[in-house]
Amino acid sequence: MAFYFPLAVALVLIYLIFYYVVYPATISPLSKIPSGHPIASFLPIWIWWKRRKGYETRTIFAAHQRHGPIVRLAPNEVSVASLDGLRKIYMGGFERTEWFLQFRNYDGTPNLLTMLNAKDHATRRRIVSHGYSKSYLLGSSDFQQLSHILLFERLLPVLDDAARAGKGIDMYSLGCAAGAEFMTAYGLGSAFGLDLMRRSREDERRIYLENSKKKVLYLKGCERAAKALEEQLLQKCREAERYLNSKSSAPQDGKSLEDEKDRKARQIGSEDPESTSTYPIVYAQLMNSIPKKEHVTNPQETIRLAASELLDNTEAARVGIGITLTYAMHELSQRRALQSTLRKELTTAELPFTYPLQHQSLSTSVLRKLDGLPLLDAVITETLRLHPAAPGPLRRLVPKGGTIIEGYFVPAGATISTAPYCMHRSKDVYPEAEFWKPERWIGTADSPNKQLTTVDEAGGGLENGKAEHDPRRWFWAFGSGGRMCVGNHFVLVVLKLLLASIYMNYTTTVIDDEGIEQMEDFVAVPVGDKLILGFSRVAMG
Ligand code: HEM
Repeated sequence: MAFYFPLAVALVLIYLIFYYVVYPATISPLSKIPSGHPIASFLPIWIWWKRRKGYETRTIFAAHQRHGPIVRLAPNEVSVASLDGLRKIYMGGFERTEWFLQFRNYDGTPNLLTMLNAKDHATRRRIVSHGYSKSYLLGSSDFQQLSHILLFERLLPVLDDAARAGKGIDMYSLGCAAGAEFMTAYGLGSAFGLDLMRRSREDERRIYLENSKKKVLYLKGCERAAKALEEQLLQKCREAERYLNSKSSAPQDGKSLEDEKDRKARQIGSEDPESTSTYPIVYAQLMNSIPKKEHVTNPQETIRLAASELLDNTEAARVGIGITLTYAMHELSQRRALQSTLRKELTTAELPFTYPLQHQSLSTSVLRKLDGLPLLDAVITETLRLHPAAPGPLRRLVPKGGTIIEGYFVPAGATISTAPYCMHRSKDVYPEAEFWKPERWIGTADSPNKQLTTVDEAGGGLENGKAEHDPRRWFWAFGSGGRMCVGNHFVLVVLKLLLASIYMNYTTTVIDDEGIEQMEDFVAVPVGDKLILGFSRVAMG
């Protein structure tokens, strides 16, 4: 017996050495791929530690700079930064990894971001994407109406007060509030969306943003904060539900949502503010289609599924629009001449953004014109390139049969990813990549009406560019393929509305930008959680 024990220990040791050292370092197909760190071939602790310390993205980028477009991060994990990688991984339909399950809401209720199964995902994507398509958004009178309310009745009065009083504004918190308000007003109707930007809503804004921050950064009290946000949104869904039920002839399917004449006729003459609400576009779409397409029979379960989807969309809008607006305005605030050029572009196009504005004047043709302005588009594109809201690796699982990328075989079951940060910092594609230079995008579109950020509805924009180093092909702030950001058109049109209405009326300067550098989480918020800007009124000529 005493003889067998050491033998057993020796065998276990040999097995462990083989399994953890010899196999991953010399036999595994991944052993041919350059390692980001010597220990990465044996243990996942190197990248795990960097992740924990908040340096993951920069660490991966540095590894690519040392070793080229494909790098091993851990025994079973690989990072790729090349067009070949994007094509094979993201256009090839590789599934998301379980890492994404952390974004489920309501005790594990799924949403588009967390649906790992391809069939479920495709069904939900078809339900959601129509309302977020560019053509739907630009043509929607509901969107025009709510934009008018949010810009001219909520945001601009606050900026105007600050300009008159010579007080600074925290543009990061106001930008986050704007993102969340636009999203909930669009998704749930203007009467049922969040109300955070207006004068005298500072406390609600602070509480909402504190809860959001705790939830996203897993700070102390994050679970309670997450529950508060869930309950708040569920409540708003119930209000939207009552509104829909009160409209007996409410549209029954996605197409008839566009039939707004009927609805407008029903609203005329009513004194009730809720009856003049814009239509809850996304909520109605989800409630109409989930029972039919996903075979959910319990109405309460349907509301939970709709709420989970809308909560995820709202958080994405809050941080995505908040972060992008913050960095665009931070850069513009340091360039007065560029602000003037942007204002000239807006005035030359005769866009109705001068505050105060007496009548609702946003229309499809105004939105189309706005969408086609080259400098405004370049400012946003360059901000999304240098300061992407989600810069980190978008993890996928290599499917059965494995794949060959950059000449290396990557076996099934390995985790593989590309990070927008790495794509956007390629020096071959973007000279002086670490500098914010919107002019790099001017004149590179195929035609004046084709925006740089335009990606077709199937995420095929990447393939549109011709040259290998065409900057548009490497622009990857929204991902690509069947799982690319479904809200990308929404984000771009809202950012254009916000920047146009701000810079048409004000010049901005930096008052306090301490901690403006981005954190390295899945969403990269400013470290200091603020950006204080000064506003002064532009003299109208
Ligand atoms: C600047 C703002 C935003 C950025 C940079 C951004 C970025 C991204 C990225 C990179 C992905 C792809 C994730 C992956 O491939 O695994 C994604 C997915 C997604 N985004 Fe966004 N996003 C933004 C705003 C929004 C907004 C406002 C919405 C609201 C509709 C939204 C909804 C989604 C959804 C639902 C997905 C999952 C899509 C799917 O699985 O089919 N995002 N986003």
